[in-house]
Amino acid sequence: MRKDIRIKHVRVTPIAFRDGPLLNASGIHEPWALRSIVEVESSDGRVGISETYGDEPMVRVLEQARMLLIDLSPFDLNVMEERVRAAIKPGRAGDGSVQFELAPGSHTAKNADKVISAMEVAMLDLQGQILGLPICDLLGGAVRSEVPYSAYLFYKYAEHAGQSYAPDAWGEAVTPEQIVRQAQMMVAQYGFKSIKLKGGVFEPAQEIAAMKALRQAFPGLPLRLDPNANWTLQTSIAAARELDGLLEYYEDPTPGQDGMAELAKHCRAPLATNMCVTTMEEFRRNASTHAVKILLSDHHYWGGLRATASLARMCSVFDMGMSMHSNSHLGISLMAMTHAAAAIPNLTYACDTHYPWQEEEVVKGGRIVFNEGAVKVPAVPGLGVEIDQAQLARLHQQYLDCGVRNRNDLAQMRKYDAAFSGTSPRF
Ligand SMILES: O=C([O-])[C@@H](O)[C@@H](O)[C@H](O)[C@@H](O)C(=O)[O-]
Ligand SMILES: [Mg+2]
Repeated sequence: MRKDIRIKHVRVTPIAFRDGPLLNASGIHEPWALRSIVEVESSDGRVGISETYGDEPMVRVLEQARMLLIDLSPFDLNVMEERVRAAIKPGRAGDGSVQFELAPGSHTAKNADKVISAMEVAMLDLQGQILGLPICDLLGGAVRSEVPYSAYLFYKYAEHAGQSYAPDAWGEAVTPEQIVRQAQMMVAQYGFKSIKLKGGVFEPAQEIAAMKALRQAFPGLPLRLDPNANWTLQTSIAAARELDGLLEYYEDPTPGQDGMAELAKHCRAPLATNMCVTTMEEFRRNASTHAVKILLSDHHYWGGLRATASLARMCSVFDMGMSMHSNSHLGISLMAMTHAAAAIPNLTYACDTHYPWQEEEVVKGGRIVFNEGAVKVPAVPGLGVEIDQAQLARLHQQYLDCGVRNRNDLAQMRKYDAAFSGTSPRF
Protein backbone atom coordinates (compact mmCIF):
# COMPACT_ATOMS: atom_id res chain seq x y z
CA MET A 1 0.00 0.00 0.00
CA ARG A 2 1.27 3.45 -0.95
CA LYS A 3 -0.03 4.81 2.38
CA ASP A 4 2.31 2.51 4.25
CA ILE A 5 5.45 3.82 2.61
CA ARG A 6 7.53 5.69 5.19
CA ILE A 7 10.67 7.79 5.15
CA LYS A 8 13.48 5.80 6.70
CA HIS A 9 16.68 7.76 6.10
CA VAL A 10 17.59 11.34 5.23
CA ARG A 11 21.15 12.08 4.16
CA VAL A 12 22.71 15.53 3.72
CA THR A 13 25.97 15.72 1.78
CA PRO A 14 27.77 19.04 1.35
CA ILE A 15 29.65 19.34 -1.93
CA ALA A 16 32.00 21.80 -3.61
CA PHE A 17 32.45 22.30 -7.33
CA ARG A 18 34.65 24.52 -9.49
CA ASP A 19 33.23 27.98 -10.15
CA GLY A 20 34.55 30.81 -12.32
CA PRO A 21 36.05 34.12 -11.14
CA LEU A 22 32.71 35.91 -11.66
CA LEU A 23 32.47 39.53 -10.52
CA ASN A 24 29.49 41.10 -8.80
CA ALA A 25 28.58 44.01 -6.55
CA SER A 26 30.01 42.28 -3.47
CA GLY A 27 33.29 41.11 -4.99
CA ILE A 28 34.14 37.93 -6.83
CA HIS A 29 33.18 34.26 -6.70
CA GLU A 30 35.60 31.94 -4.92
CA PRO A 31 37.15 29.02 -6.85
CA TRP A 32 34.71 26.65 -5.11
CA ALA A 33 30.92 26.95 -4.94
CA LEU A 34 29.10 25.07 -2.18
CA ARG A 35 25.82 23.13 -2.31
CA SER A 36 24.10 20.48 -0.20
CA ILE A 37 22.61 17.36 -1.71
CA VAL A 38 19.66 15.85 0.18
CA GLU A 39 18.62 12.22 -0.24
CA VAL A 40 15.37 11.02 1.32
CA GLU A 41 15.04 7.23 1.34
CA SER A 42 11.70 5.48 1.75
CA SER A 43 10.82 2.08 3.25
CA ASP A 44 10.27 0.66 -0.25
CA GLY A 45 13.85 1.50 -1.22
CA ARG A 46 13.26 4.59 -3.35
CA VAL A 47 15.38 7.74 -3.01
CA GLY A 48 14.04 11.27 -3.52
CA ILE A 49 16.64 14.00 -4.01
CA SER A 50 17.12 17.75 -3.86
CA GLU A 51 19.87 20.36 -4.00
CA THR A 52 20.21 23.50 -1.92
CA TYR A 53 22.69 25.93 -0.35
CA GLY A 54 25.88 24.54 1.11
CA ASP A 55 27.04 27.26 3.48
CA GLU A 56 27.90 25.95 6.93
CA PRO A 57 24.85 27.39 8.77
CA MET A 58 22.62 25.76 6.14
CA VAL A 59 24.33 22.38 6.47
CA ARG A 60 23.85 22.68 10.22
CA VAL A 61 20.08 23.31 10.02
CA LEU A 62 19.62 20.58 7.43
CA GLU A 63 21.36 18.19 9.81
CA GLN A 64 19.06 19.37 12.59
CA ALA A 65 15.95 18.89 10.41
CA ARG A 66 16.88 15.50 9.00
CA MET A 67 15.36 13.40 11.76
CA LEU A 68 12.05 15.32 11.63
CA LEU A 69 11.13 13.39 8.48
CA ILE A 70 11.69 9.89 9.83
CA ASP A 71 8.53 7.74 9.65
CA LEU A 72 6.55 10.39 7.78
CA SER A 73 4.87 9.36 4.55
CA PRO A 74 6.43 11.08 1.50
CA PHE A 75 2.95 12.58 1.04
CA ASP A 76 3.03 14.31 4.47
CA LEU A 77 4.31 17.63 3.17
CA ASN A 78 2.18 19.72 5.53
CA VAL A 79 3.29 17.80 8.62
CA MET A 80 6.90 18.07 7.47
CA GLU A 81 6.44 21.81 7.11
CA GLU A 82 4.85 22.17 10.56
CA ARG A 83 7.65 20.17 12.16
CA VAL A 84 10.36 22.18 10.43
CA ARG A 85 8.74 25.50 11.37
CA ALA A 86 8.51 24.40 15.00
CA ALA A 87 12.10 23.17 15.16
CA ILE A 88 14.14 25.44 12.90
CA LYS A 89 14.52 29.01 14.07
CA PRO A 90 16.15 31.96 12.31
CA GLY A 91 19.82 32.41 13.07
CA ARG A 92 20.97 35.21 15.36
CA ALA A 93 23.17 38.17 14.50
CA GLY A 94 26.70 37.39 15.58
CA ASP A 95 26.29 33.61 15.40
CA GLY A 96 29.30 33.41 13.12
CA SER A 97 27.39 33.03 9.87
CA VAL A 98 28.17 35.31 6.92
CA GLN A 99 24.99 37.17 5.98
CA PHE A 100 26.05 37.64 2.39
CA GLU A 101 23.69 39.98 0.58
CA LEU A 102 23.79 38.41 -2.87
CA ALA A 103 23.46 34.82 -1.71
CA PRO A 104 20.08 34.40 -0.04
CA GLY A 105 21.36 30.97 1.02
CA SER A 106 23.56 32.57 3.62
CA HIS A 107 20.64 34.39 5.23
CA THR A 108 19.74 32.46 8.34
CA ALA A 109 16.50 34.49 8.68
CA LYS A 110 15.04 32.22 6.01
CA ASN A 111 16.27 28.99 7.62
CA ALA A 112 12.86 27.30 7.87
CA ASP A 113 11.79 28.18 4.31
CA LYS A 114 15.10 26.95 2.93
CA VAL A 115 14.91 23.65 4.81
CA ILE A 116 11.24 23.12 3.88
CA SER A 117 12.12 23.70 0.24
CA ALA A 118 14.95 21.15 0.28
CA MET A 119 12.83 18.51 2.02
CA GLU A 120 9.75 19.24 -0.11
CA VAL A 121 11.56 18.77 -3.43
CA ALA A 122 13.00 15.41 -2.31
CA MET A 123 9.59 14.29 -0.99
CA LEU A 124 7.88 15.38 -4.22
CA ASP A 125 10.50 13.38 -6.10
CA LEU A 126 9.50 10.34 -4.02
CA GLN A 127 5.78 11.02 -4.56
CA GLY A 128 6.32 11.23 -8.30
CA GLN A 129 8.27 7.98 -8.34
CA ILE A 130 5.57 6.22 -6.31
CA LEU A 131 2.72 7.52 -8.49
CA GLY A 132 4.60 7.24 -11.77
CA LEU A 133 4.19 10.99 -12.45
CA PRO A 134 6.64 13.83 -13.10
CA ILE A 135 6.78 16.47 -10.34
CA CYS A 136 5.14 19.11 -12.54
CA ASP A 137 2.01 16.90 -12.62
CA LEU A 138 1.91 17.03 -8.82
CA LEU A 139 1.94 20.82 -9.10
CA GLY A 140 -1.13 20.86 -11.33
CA GLY A 141 0.46 19.88 -14.59
CA ALA A 142 2.83 21.48 -17.09
CA VAL A 143 1.59 24.44 -19.11
CA ARG A 144 4.73 24.34 -21.26
CA SER A 145 6.76 21.41 -22.52
CA GLU A 146 10.08 23.23 -22.21
CA VAL A 147 11.33 25.99 -19.94
CA PRO A 148 13.30 28.85 -21.49
CA TYR A 149 16.35 30.15 -19.62
CA SER A 150 18.32 33.30 -20.27
CA ALA A 151 22.04 33.75 -20.98
CA TYR A 152 23.47 35.00 -17.68
CA LEU A 153 26.56 37.09 -18.48
CA PHE A 154 29.13 38.04 -15.88
CA TYR A 155 32.09 40.35 -15.83
CA LYS A 156 34.96 38.07 -14.98
CA TYR A 157 38.69 37.63 -14.81
CA ALA A 158 40.42 34.97 -16.88
CA GLU A 159 41.46 33.04 -13.79
CA HIS A 160 41.24 32.95 -10.01
CA ALA A 161 43.92 34.39 -7.75
CA GLY A 162 46.08 31.44 -6.68
CA GLN A 163 44.14 29.12 -8.98
CA SER A 164 44.67 25.42 -8.31
CA TYR A 165 42.97 24.13 -11.46
CA ALA A 166 42.97 25.06 -15.16
CA PRO A 167 41.18 28.32 -16.07
CA ASP A 168 37.72 28.00 -17.64
CA ALA A 169 37.13 28.35 -21.38
CA TRP A 170 35.24 31.67 -21.14
CA GLY A 171 38.27 33.91 -20.74
CA GLU A 172 38.34 37.45 -19.41
CA ALA A 173 35.25 39.69 -19.74
CA VAL A 174 35.83 43.25 -18.65
CA THR A 175 35.26 45.41 -21.73
CA PRO A 176 32.01 45.74 -23.74
CA GLU A 177 33.66 43.79 -26.58
CA GLN A 178 34.56 40.93 -24.23
CA ILE A 179 31.02 40.87 -22.84
CA VAL A 180 29.64 40.63 -26.36
CA ARG A 181 32.06 37.79 -27.08
CA GLN A 182 30.94 35.97 -23.93
CA ALA A 183 27.31 36.40 -25.01
CA GLN A 184 28.09 35.09 -28.48
CA MET A 185 29.80 32.01 -27.03
CA MET A 186 26.94 31.35 -24.62
CA VAL A 187 24.20 31.87 -27.19
CA ALA A 188 26.05 29.66 -29.68
CA GLN A 189 26.43 26.85 -27.13
CA TYR A 190 23.02 27.01 -25.46
CA GLY A 191 20.75 28.81 -27.92
CA PHE A 192 19.47 31.31 -25.33
CA LYS A 193 16.85 33.76 -26.56
CA SER A 194 17.31 36.45 -23.92
CA ILE A 195 20.33 37.92 -22.15
CA LYS A 196 21.03 39.21 -18.65
CA LEU A 197 24.18 41.06 -17.59
CA LYS A 198 25.23 41.00 -13.95
CA GLY A 199 26.23 44.61 -13.35
CA GLY A 200 27.16 46.75 -10.36
CA VAL A 201 30.81 45.89 -10.93
CA PHE A 202 32.41 48.67 -12.97
CA GLU A 203 31.62 52.36 -13.54
CA PRO A 204 28.01 52.57 -14.79
CA ALA A 205 29.15 54.17 -18.08
CA GLN A 206 31.14 51.03 -18.85
CA GLU A 207 28.16 48.77 -18.10
CA ILE A 208 25.80 50.97 -20.14
CA ALA A 209 28.26 50.74 -23.04
CA ALA A 210 28.22 46.94 -22.67
CA MET A 211 24.40 46.92 -22.80
CA LYS A 212 24.44 49.07 -25.93
CA ALA A 213 27.02 46.78 -27.52
CA LEU A 214 24.83 43.79 -26.68
CA ARG A 215 21.85 45.51 -28.28
CA GLN A 216 23.86 46.03 -31.47
CA ALA A 217 25.11 42.46 -31.53
CA PHE A 218 21.72 40.92 -30.68
CA PRO A 219 19.10 43.26 -32.17
CA GLY A 220 16.07 41.04 -31.47
CA LEU A 221 16.84 39.59 -28.03
CA PRO A 222 15.34 40.84 -24.75
CA LEU A 223 18.09 42.31 -22.53
CA ARG A 224 18.22 42.69 -18.75
CA LEU A 225 20.68 44.40 -16.44
CA ASP A 226 21.12 43.59 -12.72
CA PRO A 227 23.47 45.87 -10.74
CA ASN A 228 22.46 44.17 -7.47
CA ALA A 229 21.50 47.46 -5.81
CA ASN A 230 25.00 48.87 -6.22
CA TRP A 231 23.79 52.11 -7.88
CA THR A 232 22.42 55.13 -6.05
CA LEU A 233 18.99 56.39 -6.98
CA GLN A 234 20.53 59.26 -9.00
CA THR A 235 22.80 56.87 -10.91
CA SER A 236 19.87 54.53 -11.56
CA ILE A 237 17.70 57.36 -12.90
CA ALA A 238 20.49 58.62 -15.16
CA ALA A 239 21.17 55.09 -16.43
CA ALA A 240 17.43 54.55 -17.06
CA ARG A 241 17.53 57.51 -19.44
CA GLU A 242 20.57 56.11 -21.26
CA LEU A 243 18.99 52.67 -21.50
CA ASP A 244 15.49 53.85 -22.42
CA GLY A 245 13.85 51.40 -24.80
CA LEU A 246 16.64 48.87 -24.43
CA LEU A 247 15.66 46.80 -21.37
CA GLU A 248 13.12 44.01 -21.01
CA TYR A 249 13.37 44.72 -17.28
CA TYR A 250 15.65 46.69 -14.96
CA GLU A 251 16.62 44.42 -12.07
CA ASP A 252 17.55 45.81 -8.65
CA PRO A 253 19.57 48.82 -9.80
CA THR A 254 19.11 50.63 -6.48
CA PRO A 255 18.54 49.41 -2.92
CA GLY A 256 15.22 49.15 -1.11
CA GLN A 257 11.61 49.51 -2.07
CA ASP A 258 11.58 53.26 -1.42
CA GLY A 259 14.43 53.80 -3.88
CA MET A 260 12.82 51.50 -6.43
CA ALA A 261 9.47 53.34 -6.04
CA GLU A 262 11.14 56.69 -6.69
CA LEU A 263 13.04 55.27 -9.66
CA ALA A 264 9.81 53.88 -11.12
CA LYS A 265 8.60 57.46 -11.59
CA HIS A 266 11.55 58.20 -13.89
CA CYS A 267 11.82 55.02 -15.83
CA ARG A 268 9.76 53.28 -18.51
CA ALA A 269 11.32 49.82 -18.18
CA PRO A 270 9.54 47.65 -15.59
CA LEU A 271 11.53 47.17 -12.37
CA ALA A 272 12.30 43.64 -11.23
CA THR A 273 13.74 42.30 -7.99
CA ASN A 274 15.12 39.36 -6.11
CA MET A 275 16.48 41.67 -3.40
CA CYS A 276 13.79 44.00 -2.05
CA VAL A 277 10.88 41.54 -2.13
CA THR A 278 12.10 38.37 -0.43
CA THR A 279 9.48 37.96 2.31
CA MET A 280 5.68 38.12 2.53
CA GLU A 281 5.95 41.33 4.51
CA GLU A 282 7.97 42.91 1.70
CA PHE A 283 5.52 41.51 -0.84
CA ARG A 284 2.62 43.21 0.97
CA ARG A 285 4.49 46.47 1.08
CA ASN A 286 5.33 46.38 -2.58
CA ALA A 287 1.72 45.52 -3.43
CA SER A 288 0.73 48.88 -1.98
CA THR A 289 3.27 50.93 -3.98
CA HIS A 290 3.50 48.62 -6.97
CA ALA A 291 7.04 49.89 -7.53
CA VAL A 292 8.44 46.53 -8.53
CA LYS A 293 6.50 44.96 -11.37
CA ILE A 294 8.39 41.67 -11.78
CA LEU A 295 9.36 39.30 -9.01
CA LEU A 296 12.24 36.88 -9.46
CA SER A 297 11.11 33.83 -7.53
CA ASP A 298 13.48 31.19 -6.18
CA HIS A 299 12.06 28.01 -4.70
CA HIS A 300 15.23 27.46 -2.66
CA TYR A 301 14.39 30.35 -0.32
CA TRP A 302 10.67 30.94 -0.90
CA GLY A 303 9.77 27.62 0.77
CA GLY A 304 9.63 25.17 -2.11
CA LEU A 305 7.89 24.47 -5.38
CA ARG A 306 4.33 24.68 -4.03
CA ALA A 307 5.11 27.92 -2.20
CA THR A 308 6.55 29.30 -5.44
CA ALA A 309 3.32 28.39 -7.24
CA SER A 310 1.33 30.22 -4.50
CA LEU A 311 3.63 33.21 -4.85
CA ALA A 312 2.91 33.18 -8.58
CA ARG A 313 -0.82 33.36 -7.86
CA MET A 314 -0.23 36.33 -5.59
CA CYS A 315 1.78 37.98 -8.35
CA SER A 316 -1.12 37.55 -10.71
CA VAL A 317 -3.58 38.99 -8.14
CA PHE A 318 -1.37 42.07 -7.77
CA ASP A 319 -0.71 42.33 -11.48
CA MET A 320 2.98 41.50 -11.18
CA GLY A 321 5.01 39.44 -13.62
CA MET A 322 7.22 36.55 -12.56
CA SER A 323 10.72 35.49 -13.48
CA MET A 324 13.22 33.23 -11.67
CA HIS A 325 16.45 33.91 -9.80
CA SER A 326 19.45 31.62 -9.48
CA ASN A 327 22.72 31.18 -7.65
CA SER A 328 25.56 28.80 -8.59
CA HIS A 329 23.87 25.39 -8.87
CA LEU A 330 23.97 21.98 -10.50
CA GLY A 331 21.47 19.80 -12.36
CA ILE A 332 19.23 18.74 -9.45
CA SER A 333 18.33 22.37 -8.79
CA LEU A 334 17.97 23.00 -12.52
CA MET A 335 15.41 20.21 -12.82
CA ALA A 336 13.45 21.42 -9.76
CA MET A 337 13.42 24.94 -11.26
CA THR A 338 12.25 23.46 -14.56
CA HIS A 339 9.33 21.57 -12.98
CA ALA A 340 8.23 24.68 -11.08
CA ALA A 341 8.47 26.93 -14.12
CA ALA A 342 6.64 24.37 -16.27
CA ALA A 343 3.68 24.37 -13.87
CA ILE A 344 3.39 28.13 -13.27
CA PRO A 345 1.35 29.74 -16.06
CA ASN A 346 2.36 33.33 -15.30
CA LEU A 347 6.10 32.61 -15.12
CA THR A 348 6.45 34.07 -18.57
CA TYR A 349 10.00 35.44 -18.46
CA ALA A 350 12.96 33.23 -19.32
CA CYS A 351 14.48 32.03 -16.02
CA ASP A 352 17.96 32.86 -14.74
CA THR A 353 20.46 30.07 -14.45
CA HIS A 354 24.14 29.97 -13.52
CA TYR A 355 24.33 26.50 -15.10
CA PRO A 356 26.62 27.43 -18.04
CA TRP A 357 29.24 28.51 -15.48
CA GLN A 358 29.39 25.07 -13.92
CA GLU A 359 31.59 22.36 -15.44
CA GLU A 360 30.91 19.58 -12.97
CA GLU A 361 27.78 17.51 -12.34
CA VAL A 362 26.35 15.27 -9.67
CA VAL A 363 23.59 13.62 -11.72
CA LYS A 364 23.79 10.47 -13.81
CA GLY A 365 24.32 11.09 -17.52
CA GLY A 366 26.35 14.28 -17.00
CA ARG A 367 25.28 17.77 -17.92
CA ILE A 368 21.64 18.66 -18.62
CA VAL A 369 21.03 19.49 -22.27
CA PHE A 370 19.64 22.85 -23.40
CA ASN A 371 17.89 23.08 -26.71
CA GLU A 372 17.37 26.57 -28.18
CA GLY A 373 17.96 27.98 -24.68
CA ALA A 374 15.34 25.78 -23.03
CA VAL A 375 15.27 22.65 -20.87
CA LYS A 376 12.75 19.98 -21.83
CA VAL A 377 10.29 19.26 -19.02
CA PRO A 378 10.87 15.64 -18.00
CA ALA A 379 7.98 13.25 -18.60
CA VAL A 380 9.47 10.51 -16.40
CA PRO A 381 8.37 9.93 -12.77
CA GLY A 382 9.66 12.33 -10.11
CA LEU A 383 12.34 14.94 -10.68
CA GLY A 384 13.76 13.22 -13.75
CA VAL A 385 17.38 13.01 -12.59
CA GLU A 386 19.26 10.64 -10.30
CA ILE A 387 22.44 11.05 -8.31
CA ASP A 388 25.66 9.63 -9.67
CA GLN A 389 27.07 8.31 -6.38
CA ALA A 390 30.67 8.32 -7.64
CA GLN A 391 30.36 12.01 -8.57
CA LEU A 392 28.67 12.80 -5.24
CA ALA A 393 31.58 11.19 -3.39
CA ARG A 394 34.10 13.11 -5.53
CA LEU A 395 32.38 16.47 -5.04
CA HIS A 396 32.06 15.80 -1.30
CA GLN A 397 35.79 15.11 -1.16
CA GLN A 398 36.34 18.45 -2.90
CA TYR A 399 34.20 20.03 -0.17
CA LEU A 400 36.35 18.44 2.53
CA ASP A 401 39.55 19.54 0.80
CA CYS A 402 38.70 23.03 -0.47
CA GLY A 403 38.48 24.81 2.90
CA VAL A 404 35.56 27.07 1.88
CA ARG A 405 32.68 26.86 4.34
CA ASN A 406 30.77 30.12 3.77
CA ARG A 407 30.53 31.98 0.48
CA ASN A 408 32.36 35.26 0.90
CA ASP A 409 32.84 37.22 -2.34
CA LEU A 410 34.09 40.26 -0.44
CA ALA A 411 36.96 38.46 1.28
CA GLN A 412 37.83 36.78 -2.03
CA MET A 413 37.92 40.17 -3.81
CA ARG A 414 40.37 41.51 -1.25
CA LYS A 415 42.87 38.92 -2.47
CA TYR A 416 42.94 40.89 -5.74
CA ASP A 417 42.51 44.36 -4.26
CA ALA A 418 43.24 44.72 -0.57
CA ALA A 419 41.56 48.14 -0.53
CA PHE A 420 38.26 46.92 -2.04
CA SER A 421 35.57 48.46 0.19
CA GLY A 422 32.55 46.40 -0.78
CA THR A 423 30.31 49.26 0.38
CA SER A 424 27.00 49.51 -1.40
CA PRO A 425 25.70 51.41 -3.29
CA ARG A 426 29.18 52.10 -4.66
CA PHE A 427 28.29 54.02 -7.82
O1 LIG B 1 26.21 34.69 -8.37
C1 LIG B 1 26.24 35.93 -8.32
O2 LIG B 1 27.29 36.58 -8.29
C2 LIG B 1 24.94 36.67 -8.33
O3 LIG B 1 25.12 38.03 -8.14
C3 LIG B 1 24.00 36.10 -7.32
O4 LIG B 1 24.66 36.03 -6.10
C4 LIG B 1 22.72 36.88 -7.18
O5 LIG B 1 22.01 36.34 -6.10
C5 LIG B 1 21.80 36.77 -8.31
O6 LIG B 1 22.23 36.13 -9.37
C6 LIG B 1 20.90 37.96 -8.61
O7 LIG B 1 20.19 37.88 -9.56
O8 LIG B 1 20.89 38.92 -7.85
MG1 LIG C 1 19.16 39.77 -9.23
